[in-house]
Order: sequence, then C-alpha cells, then structure tokens
Amino acid sequence: MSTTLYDKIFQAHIVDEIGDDALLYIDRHLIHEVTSPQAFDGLVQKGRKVRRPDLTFATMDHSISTRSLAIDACGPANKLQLQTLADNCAANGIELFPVGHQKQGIVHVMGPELGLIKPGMTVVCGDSHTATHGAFGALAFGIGTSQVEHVFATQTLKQSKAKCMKVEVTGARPLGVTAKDIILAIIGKIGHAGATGCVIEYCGDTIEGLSMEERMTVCNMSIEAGAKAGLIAPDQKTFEYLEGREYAPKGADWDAAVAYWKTLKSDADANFDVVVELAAKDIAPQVTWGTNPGQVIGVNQPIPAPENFSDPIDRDSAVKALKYMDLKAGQKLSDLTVNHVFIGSCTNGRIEDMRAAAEIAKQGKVASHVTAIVVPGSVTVKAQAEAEQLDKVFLEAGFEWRLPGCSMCLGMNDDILGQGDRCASTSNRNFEGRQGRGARTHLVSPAMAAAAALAGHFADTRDFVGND
Ligand SMILES: CC(C)[C@H](C(=O)O)[C@@H](O)C(=O)O
Ligand code: SF4
Repeated sequence: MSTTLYDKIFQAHIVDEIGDDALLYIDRHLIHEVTSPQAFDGLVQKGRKVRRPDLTFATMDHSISTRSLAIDACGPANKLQLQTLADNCAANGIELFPVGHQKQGIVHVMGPELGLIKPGMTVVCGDSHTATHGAFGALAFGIGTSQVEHVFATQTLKQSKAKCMKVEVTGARPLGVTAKDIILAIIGKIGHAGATGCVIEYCGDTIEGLSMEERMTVCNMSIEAGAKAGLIAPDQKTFEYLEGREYAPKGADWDAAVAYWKTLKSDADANFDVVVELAAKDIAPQVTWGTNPGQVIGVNQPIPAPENFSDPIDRDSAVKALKYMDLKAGQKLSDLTVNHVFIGSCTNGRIEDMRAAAEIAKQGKVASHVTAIVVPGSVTVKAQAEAEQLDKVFLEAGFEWRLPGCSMCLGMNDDILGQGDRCASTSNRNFEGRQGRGARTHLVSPAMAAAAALAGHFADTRDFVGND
C-alpha cells in the first residue's frame, strides 16, 4: 500500500497499540524552562528518574534577558524558573545549555544547528513551535506538561493518527518573496484553523528550492494554521546541512543513516486527506493586519473590510481585529506608522534572516520614531553574524544588537511593548497582547521588518532589491 512520509515515520515508531491509539517511541526530547518544572516535579513525586537523559537536551530561552547574561535580569520569578531548570537537569544528568553557554539559543534554533534533529526521528518539546524540526523530515510536535513528564519517565508518548494535508507550492519565487511570505500566504489561504487535526507535508518545486533555514521558517508556522506538525521530505540539501554537525552521525553510521533517510518520502501515489495548491508567482511580501496569522495581506493590498468575508465568524473576528489593531478598512499599509521593529524568534532568528535584514539595513537609517532590535536566535547565530560584521551594519543603521533568546516574541522577559505600540515583527504570533498588553503586532519577514524600520511605516521590500 502506498503511504505518506507521515505514515512511514509514525509506523516506524509504534511500540504498542492502545485501542485506536499508538504508543510512539520518542527519539529526541528538547526542553526549556517554561514547560519543564511541573513535569520534573511529577517525576519526583512518583519517585521516578528521566529514563533517557542522553536523548534529552535543555536550553534557556524564554525567560532570559537579551541585554544581560545575569539569570536574575528579568526578576526573581524568572530567575527561579531558570535556576529550577538548571537544578532539574543536574539532578537527572540532562545536558543543559544555560545563558552564556556556547550552544545556548532558542530551543528550535539550537536543536537543528547542533545536528540534534535527523530525518525520520520523532521529536517532541513542551512548545508549540516544535513543528520547526519537520524541515528535516522528522515528525516533530509540541506537547503539554503532563506529556513532557510521560516522555521523561518512559521515552514514549500515546498518540492518535492525524490526517495528512499536502500543501504544494510550485513555480519560481518572485524576487523579494521569502519563506516567511510563503508560509503566511499559505495560512492566509487556508486560515488559522485550516489544518486542524492534520500533519502538513509541504512539497512542490518552490519548497524543494528553499534552503534548510527557509524550510524551518515554513514548518515553524504550521501550528499557526492549526496543524499538529509540518514535514518536508529530506533531500540532498538536508544531508549537506547535517553533515559534520556536532551530533550528526559520523563515518559508517553517516552512510547508513543517509541510505535510510533517502527512503523517507511519500510514495508517488500516496493518498492525502486534503490537498492545497499555491503558485509562488501569486505571492507578494506579506503583512498581517489582524490578531491571528491568517489575517494577512500582500503589502500592496488595502486593509480588508469585514464585509469582504462571507463566513460570519471570519467577519466578526475581522471587526474585533480591526478594533484592537486600530485600523480602518481600505487603509494602505504604507500609511501605517510603526514605532517598534523586532527581528528574531525561532521563525526568523537564523543567520540567513540576519543577512536578509542586514541587506536592507545597510541602505539607510532607522527612522527617528522607531526602536528596532535584532535578536539572534542562538549564540552560534550571533557569532556567525558578528564574523560577517552584520552587527556593525545593524548598529550603524541604528538597530540594537542583542543577546540570543525569545525576546519580544512573547512577553515573558524584559522585551515588552506598551499599550498602543505598533510593531513590525518577524515572529509567528500576532495574538492580542502577545508582545505586551495593548500592543499591536504585524507579522512580516526579516527584510520587510528592516524596511519598516528604515521607512518608519510598512514598505515594499521589492523597492529595496538591488539598491546596494
Ligand atoms: C512558552 C511556550 C509554552 C510557548 C509555546 O508553546 O509555544 C511559547 O514558546 C510560545 O511561542 O507561545
Ligand atoms: S521564539 Fe517565540 S515562538 Fe519561538 S519558542 Fe520562543 S516564544 Fe515560542
């Protein structure tokens, strides 16, 4: 029988059947300070230990400052959370990359760059953007705290089979259209709940043409369409990315691994429950106007009117979103003044994102009313960017250059926006209050964010292309 990539990985990890569900073996468990403390507590109460500390890796990312390496920089509550992670990792023999460590970074940036994620793996983390790792052809999904405890104790997880959605993007990508624009356009098309109950497999020549970092940006936001996970079949680019990374297989193990990885693709006649098709030529640089990532338009489109939506739920949500975002139907994005720009996060905090933003940043100065911060996703990204002198480009243009962490992606640290602030952000969620109470988030690509910083309002990156 012909099967999908999702089916293949799922089947290969079944340890036991429990009614209609399966008990899956988990190959990699990533943890951070926010969702692990209760899980560790649960173990202690039941007198258990972490079964496979060697398959588990921890980092500090959400609750840390990007201005200081001190773990108390964001106050006593954050310090306690970070110290608890350090204590729990030490007690269970889990490798931790704390603040200041060479390998520290946002969990979804640090994992892939160390080679911890391999095609065909099952990967979990108590974090919804775990889907990022699907870029390697791994079945990667976020789990809740009680599931974190279950994985700690057993290295397995009970799972039901999801539906499979194929999202095929074809054709040459227009100049100035990035991976972020592709995924925002996909979510715009299917809606923020459009892939609920599904694992998405992204395919088509446009997806194949993406670099590994771009694929991570696409898979990262699968959850923003409601999907359980996002997958891209591994190929030569995947193998080249992994070869030589610290935790990637070596020697004969490498050869055997690649031979297996080459089998990891959906059969040509595999059946998908849902198929969605997009032509890359129809995608423009995207900007979200609302309070969910599906409320998105091309940079040159007007803010939509609620009457444009035929579904009454979408219409109501547009009314609410326009009110929160302080926008009027028909307004042009280029007329919207932004006073904050955030470049970073697990969606767009990688070296290629830094390069794309710097490419625009070097063409001008941050507008005087804008505060713009650039936050590399990991210590490795920061070091690479500095080796390329991108930090100098940003500082010269008036951006701040910060330490790695989740930062302004969500209000869990000291990078918080105020009431009424309007931010062009390269993160993945524009929910009400996400970046601070009453703050307004517009999701964009790194190039679009840098362009907004210079212009002081949204601007079309295609006007900057080739201007150096
Ligand atoms: C704090 C964490 C549980 C959360 C998540 O699950 O995604 C965070 O990373 C987010 O992006 O909102
Ligand atoms: S960068 Fe943002 S989305 Fe990613 S893990 Fe951190 S808080 Fe979550």
